Amino acid sequence: MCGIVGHVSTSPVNQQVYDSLLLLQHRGQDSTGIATAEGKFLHMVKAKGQVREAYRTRDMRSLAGNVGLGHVRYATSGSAKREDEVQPFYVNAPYGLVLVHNGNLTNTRELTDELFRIDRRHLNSSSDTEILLNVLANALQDSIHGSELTTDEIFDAVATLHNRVEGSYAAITLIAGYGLLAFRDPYGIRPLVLGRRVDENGREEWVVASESLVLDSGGYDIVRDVRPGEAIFISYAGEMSSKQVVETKALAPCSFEYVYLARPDSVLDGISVYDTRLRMGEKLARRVVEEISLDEIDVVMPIPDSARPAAMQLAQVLNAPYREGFYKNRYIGRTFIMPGQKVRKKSVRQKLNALPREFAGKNVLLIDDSIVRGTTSKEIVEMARAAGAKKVFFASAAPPVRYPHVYGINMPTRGELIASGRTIEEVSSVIGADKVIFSTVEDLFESITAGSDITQLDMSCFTGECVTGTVTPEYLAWLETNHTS
Ligand SMILES: O=P(O)(O)OC[C@H]1O[C@H](OP(=O)(O)OP(=O)(O)O)[C@H](O)[C@@H]1O
Ligand SMILES: NC(=O)CC[C@H](N)C(=O)O
Ligand SMILES: [Mg+2]
Repeated sequence: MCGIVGHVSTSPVNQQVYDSLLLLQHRGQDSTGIATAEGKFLHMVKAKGQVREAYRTRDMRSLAGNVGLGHVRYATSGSAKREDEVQPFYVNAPYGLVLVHNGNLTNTRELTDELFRIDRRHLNSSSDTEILLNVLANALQDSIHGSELTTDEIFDAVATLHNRVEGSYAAITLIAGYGLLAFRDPYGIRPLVLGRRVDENGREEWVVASESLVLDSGGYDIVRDVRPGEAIFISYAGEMSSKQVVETKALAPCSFEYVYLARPDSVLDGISVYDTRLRMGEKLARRVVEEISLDEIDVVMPIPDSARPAAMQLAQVLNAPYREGFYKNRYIGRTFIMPGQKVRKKSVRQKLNALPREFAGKNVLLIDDSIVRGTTSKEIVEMARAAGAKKVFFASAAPPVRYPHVYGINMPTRGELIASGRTIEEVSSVIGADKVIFSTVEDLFESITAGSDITQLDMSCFTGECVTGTVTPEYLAWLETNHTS
């Protein structure tokens, strides 16, 4: 996952994009970039690191114009370290295009070959986003017939792109001199929501963003989630048009957004992330009572931050005391999306510290939203014991992550997943807990979809079944040996 946002405003947009990116920081910490359009000119600033450190006053001044987009990156293709893979990507023809992308393409090898051999396009990085932009540029070039670009031609180009590209992509593009284009893959795997507000003169302003909290904060009304296979074009003048450019194959949003990636105050595809996490806690409570006698649990504790809603609800259902035994250093980011295992491991210790008063002589039930590589849980169990805990039980509100995720979460190798090839008892012994309890795939599915029309989710990292149906064992094997980030 990455965070993407696009604004079409009636006033300079630079600060608005910056503010939106700050709100999306939890989706990517590797690098960030902003591009704006001013007439026929595009301005762009990109930097490694987080939003607050990345932009100087002179950068912000250079980002002139009322239309703009931005990105925070969590690398899934190529490498988090490489400067030339920082988004947005730019191509100068047709017209001048910049693009930001959240997701991960799964046919990059074929597209790289075709783009070079057939379309004669040069790719200068290992980023799948550069591929996506070149496929779009090529399609747009082919769809233009007259001297002025029309909305139909733009929509035709997106349809061509959908037919060529496989994997997950929510994307936003600036077309110099024309406007802002947004589209979502035909399975709707990664989120994208459209918002609208009116300025003091009654003129419309638009935003498209990965998460609805951006709309809340900017005072926009939610128009709707961009539909799978739909394209939306907003002109510089603020005229919005949309078209279902290819058939929706399914609406199968990524379940991991609800488990961990998205902020709890966001609503994705009509489903509240916070409510989902409460339901996950409620269902996990039922699993816990099947495994542990309630007399054995002195206290329930969340692993900050993402586990808090689930842990609160679980404690309430069990009628057990809820305490915060780990103090969090607010200046350390999210550890799971940091690049490299060494940094992740060190950061867990820097981020969380145990308060001995809450642990001494107690049997503690620790709750996390998920156990993926086991980096957090292993350190945390050790810290709880060092702080004097008698027994340490560990429950995960998500089922075991046993399979790679190819749609925008950087866990492509099975070997790094603690639950892959291990029984629950083995996981428990690796992380050093007295008992580990996992939620189930059914519980997670019901927690997310309760009360919604959604009937399908991408749950590939829990089940091994990829919704697009194009992910082959050969591709997964290639990914295992070739991923670098
Ligand atoms: O098993 P692991 O590989 O350690 O991954 C899972 C952990 O990583 C995430 O926390 P993170 O610190 O990234 O963010 P948070 O503060 O939002 O919980 C997640 O909430 C789990 O705690
Ligand atoms: N997490 C994402 O959405 C990543 C986008 C893109 N694949 C990149 O690596 O930059
Ligand atoms: Mg966490």
